[in-house]
Amino acid sequence: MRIPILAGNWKMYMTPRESQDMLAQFLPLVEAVASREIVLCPPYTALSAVGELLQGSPVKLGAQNMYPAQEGAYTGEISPKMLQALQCNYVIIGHSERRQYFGESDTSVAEKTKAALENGLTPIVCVGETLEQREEGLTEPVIEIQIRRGLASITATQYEAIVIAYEPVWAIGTGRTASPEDAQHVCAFIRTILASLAPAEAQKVRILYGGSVKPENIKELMNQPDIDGALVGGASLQAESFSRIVRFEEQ
Ligand SMILES: O=C[C@H](O)COP(=O)(O)O
Repeated sequence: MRIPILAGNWKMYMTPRESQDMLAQFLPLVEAVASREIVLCPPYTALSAVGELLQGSPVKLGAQNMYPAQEGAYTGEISPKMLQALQCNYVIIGHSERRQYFGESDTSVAEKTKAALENGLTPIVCVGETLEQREEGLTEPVIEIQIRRGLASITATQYEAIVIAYEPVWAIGTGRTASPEDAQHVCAFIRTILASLAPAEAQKVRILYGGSVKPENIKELMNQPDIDGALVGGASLQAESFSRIVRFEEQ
């Protein structure tokens, strides 16, 4: 049985003060919700404030990125050790915006995934095709390469501790969601690749969908057999919409 994960990626939004206001509304709305993991990934500058407010709540803390070394002369970077010190449980790795704007590659995804696991952080490894790739019929080969290369650094037994997020680039922030059937198709495909890499672990890996997830589409997405949760951008910034996504059965 895979426990669903509803994760909010706040991207480059939310000051510490804005985070506090959001959480003051959000936490009471989700405190009674059971049988799922709720994760918030604020920007680095709000991690500390959000982490303090989450203490004693069922909501877990995640980061949006990290550097794959414990410490060193890497100006502007944040290490897994620093995230651990803030009680982070999760870290997003290889988000398409990092690949698109900051030159991240499958090689850096592999390094970061390994470093996250070695430091007790659960990596949420993001994969997804662009619109051009989808239209050329390249979705499956693109995803397969991203998975095989991005997970090349981990052992079969470590698969149980990772989370994959399938985020078609064309669906991110566009209001254009993949249909539940399309999302399920790709998530099931991802699971077959995982099964070829780690046969004993593939059924345990949580696979999330991300890309314009909203209260209106979450229930149908969650009804798909290989979709184990969502990585939510815009709709995680408001307490009302993200709490409805977390309470997906009621929508
Ligand atoms: O990490 C989250 C995804 O990029 C989805 O963002 P979105 O829900 O704003 O489309």
